[in-house]
Amino acid sequence: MSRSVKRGPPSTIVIKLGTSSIVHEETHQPLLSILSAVVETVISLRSHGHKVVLVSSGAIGVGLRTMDIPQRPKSLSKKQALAAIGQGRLIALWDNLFGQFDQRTAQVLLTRGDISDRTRYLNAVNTLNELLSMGVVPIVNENDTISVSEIKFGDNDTLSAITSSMIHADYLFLLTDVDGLYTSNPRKDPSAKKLDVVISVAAIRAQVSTSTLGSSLGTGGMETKLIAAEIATGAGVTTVIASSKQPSVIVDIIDYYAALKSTSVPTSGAVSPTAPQNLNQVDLDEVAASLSWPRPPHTVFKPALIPMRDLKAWTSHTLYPAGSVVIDSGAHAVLSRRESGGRLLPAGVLGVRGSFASGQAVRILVHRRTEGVPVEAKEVAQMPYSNVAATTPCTPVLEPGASVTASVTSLVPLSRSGSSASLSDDMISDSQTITDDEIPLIEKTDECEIWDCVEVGRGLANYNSAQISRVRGLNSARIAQLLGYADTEYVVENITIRMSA
Ligand SMILES: Nc1ncnc2c1ncn2[C@@H]1O[C@H](COP(=O)(O)OP(=O)(O)O)[C@@H](O)[C@H]1O
Ligand SMILES: N[C@@H](CCC(=O)OP(=O)(O)O)C(=O)O
Repeated sequence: MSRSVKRGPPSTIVIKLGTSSIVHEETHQPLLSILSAVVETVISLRSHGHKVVLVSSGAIGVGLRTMDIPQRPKSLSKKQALAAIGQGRLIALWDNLFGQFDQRTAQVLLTRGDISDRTRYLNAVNTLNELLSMGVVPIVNENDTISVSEIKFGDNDTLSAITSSMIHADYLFLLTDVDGLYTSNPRKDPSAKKLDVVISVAAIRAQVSTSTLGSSLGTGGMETKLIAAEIATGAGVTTVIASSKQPSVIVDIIDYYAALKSTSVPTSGAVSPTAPQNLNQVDLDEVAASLSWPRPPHTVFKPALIPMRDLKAWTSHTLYPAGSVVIDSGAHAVLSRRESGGRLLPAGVLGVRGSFASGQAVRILVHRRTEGVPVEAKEVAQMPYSNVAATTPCTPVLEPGASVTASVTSLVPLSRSGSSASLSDDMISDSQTITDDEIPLIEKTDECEIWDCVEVGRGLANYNSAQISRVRGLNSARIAQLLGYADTEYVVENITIRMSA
C-alpha cells in the first residue's frame, strides 16, 4: 500500500502456510520465491512491532522430494516417516532464510495429545509466549511422527487456530493457493464468487460449497479452513484467508483494518483513543465505503464479540473426549442459554457412552427425533472441532440389551452431504460399537420414530461415567444418596454448546 499509514497498535499474528504454498505440487521442489516473500513479510511485521508465529506445513512434501517419491503415500507409517525426513530440511530452510535477516527462529512440534493435559498445555503456552517476548519467530508444525488419530490435530489449519487461541493472537492468516473463500471451489467452478466478510461461519455454510479438495498435497481443502476460522473467531481472533502468492498482502490487510477501526469513530479526522479494538464492532461495509483505500484481496472472518474463555476454548478444541453424555432436548435448550453457565444437572441426562473419569473431557450428545429423515444425510453437523463430528443413529428406540453402532467420523472435514467420497485418505472413518451398558435408557414411544444423537458441544465431567449413569434423569439432591458424596450438583461443567447445532 503506497500511502502514508497510521499504524495500529502492535499485534500478535499467526501465519499459516499450507503445503501447496511450500512445495511444487508435481516436482515437490520448494517454492523459494514464496518462502522468501513470507520471510520478508515476517521481518517487516516484526519491524512494525508485531509478534509473529509461523505455522508451517510441508514436512511430508519436502520428504517426498528428498526421497524422490512421486506421490503422497496412503499408509500412515510412510507419511510419518516422510514427515520425519522432511521436517529437518524444512526447518533448516526456514532458519536459513530468516538467518539472512539475523532473525532467530524456534521449532515447536505439537500434538493434540501433548496439550490435552492442562499442565502441558500451559507449558506450551508459556514457551510460545516466552519465545515471542525473546523476539524469536516460533515455527510450529504437527509432530506427525507420533500423531495417530486420537492425538492428532489432523491438519495444520486446526493447529494454527488452536495456536492462535493459545496465545490470544489478534490475527490468524491462513495463506493458501486461493485468495479467499469462494461460494464454491474456484479451481473447478469459474462462476464461483469470493466472499469479502464472514460474520458467522455457521450462518454462511448454506451459501458455500467446500466439498472438493485443492492440490493433491494439501489436507482438508477449504473445509478445514472454515473449521479453523470457527475455532479462532470463537476465541476472539480475526481470521483471514489470503493468497500466499503475495504474502506482503498481510501488511496491507493489517494496515487496512487499523485504518478502518480508527475511521469508525468519527473524531474530526483524528485517530480516536476510543477506536474499537474488536473488528466485530466495526460495520465494515459502511466504514470501507468512507475510506478511499482499495481493499486488499482476502476474506475476513469477524471475531466473536465475547471470546470464549481460555478454559472453555481448551476444553472444546484441544481435549480429546474420553466419552459422551447423552442429554435430552430440554437440557440442550437450557444449555444453549448463556445463563446456564455451561453446567449440566443430572435431570437432563439420558445416559453415558464410553468410560471416562471425573475431570476428563466428554462430548455432549443430544438425543432427538429426526421424524423419518435419514440420519446420515440430515445430521452431519459441521462441528467447530477439528477431529470429530459425530452423528449416531439410534433407530428406532433404545432399550437395554439392544446393540447400536455409532458411526463416529474422525478428522473432519465432511462434505455437506455427509458423503466422504471426495475426502483424502487422511480423513479416516472409525466405527465404534456401543455396549449395552452405554446405551441410554429411553422410554419407548413410537416404533416408527427415528432417533439420533448429535454432538452439540463438549465439557468437563465432574463425576465418572458409571456415577453419571447412576444419577441420570434424577434430581441433583439424589447424588449424595446414590454416590455417597456430592462435590457438586452439576454432572458436567465448562460446557460449550455450538449454537447452530
Ligand atoms: N469454496 C471454496 N473456496 C475456495 N477454495 C476452495 C473452496 N472449496 C475448495 N477449495 C479448494 O481449497 C484449496 C485450498 O486448500 P488446500 O489445498 O488444503 O490448501 P493448503 O495446502 O494451503 O492448506 C484451494 O486450492 C481450492 O481448490
Ligand atoms: N503436518 C503436515 C501438514 C498437514 C497439513 O495440514 O497440510 P496442509 O493442508 O497443506 O496445511 C506436514 O508438515 O506435511
